[in-house]
Amino acid sequence: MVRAEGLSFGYPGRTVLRGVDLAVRAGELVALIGLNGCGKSTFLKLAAGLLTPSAGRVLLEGDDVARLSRRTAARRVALLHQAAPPVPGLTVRQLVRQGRYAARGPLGMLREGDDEVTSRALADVGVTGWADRPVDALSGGERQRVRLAMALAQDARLLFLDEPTTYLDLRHQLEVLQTVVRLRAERRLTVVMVLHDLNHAARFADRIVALRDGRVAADGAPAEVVTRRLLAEVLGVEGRVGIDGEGGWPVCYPDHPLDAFQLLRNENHIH
Ligand SMILES: Nc1ncnc2c1ncn2[C@@H]1O[C@H](COP(=O)(O)OP(=O)(O)OP(=O)(O)O)[C@@H](O)[C@H]1O
Repeated sequence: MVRAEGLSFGYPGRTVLRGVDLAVRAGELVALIGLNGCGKSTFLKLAAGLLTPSAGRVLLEGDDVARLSRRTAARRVALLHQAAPPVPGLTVRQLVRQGRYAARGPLGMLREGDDEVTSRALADVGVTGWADRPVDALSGGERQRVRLAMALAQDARLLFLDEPTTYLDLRHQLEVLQTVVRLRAERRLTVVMVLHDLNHAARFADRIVALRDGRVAADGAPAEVVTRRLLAEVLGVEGRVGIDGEGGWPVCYPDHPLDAFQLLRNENHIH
């Protein structure tokens, strides 16, 4: 469904990704983890065709995303990314309806069914009651859920979610993650999401991919990947890992951040 081959990218003066190879199968739910600034958002933007790689490529359903028109790419993949501030006065329904861009004709006219898909996306995230409220009058967490509805309104088979639980209280974090899991099953979506909470990644994802120093440092099922070593070498944290008694997934108990000397020692273990 998504295949990154030798994907490299840098901003001026800063290399971010160094030859990332990653294949995501149809229907998978993959969590992308790693330290701040390690390139997770950049990876999603490259995979959605919003940035152009300096080397390598990303195939979406077999086609190089860089060669797809903006509209074709948007029909295949919806990306919820770190948002710009909302346009003043824009209502929730108007914003979510913008997710229908991909389905519109060349003149940008709304098509039959757009209202229905928009209403369904609002309902999926449980924000129907806010449809007529201005987005700039919502709290950070409320906006985050509206932005998820906007991504869902795009009705793409591939969903890239960049920190979908940011700003959300614990209850709504769980609600959003469970919604993603449910929609993945109901609509046969393929999902790649950046998460900072390793326990959420371990519980909700089929697979965890960890980035470090512009490369894939770990890739596998949560039970294989979530180890003390991952905590130390990828996330720079000393901690313990147990198993959830009921669910059977790994659970991390972070103790403290590693100091610079310990991190340096770990670097020698990384290949
Ligand atoms: N537009 C930009 N111009 C220059 N450098 C950038 C730009 N966007 C990101 N970077 C840099 O590229 C690196 C990777 O950024 P990216 O946003 O992909 O990281 P991330 O892993 O998603 O981080 P976070 O967990 O903090 O969201 C960072 O060092 C960042 O400062």
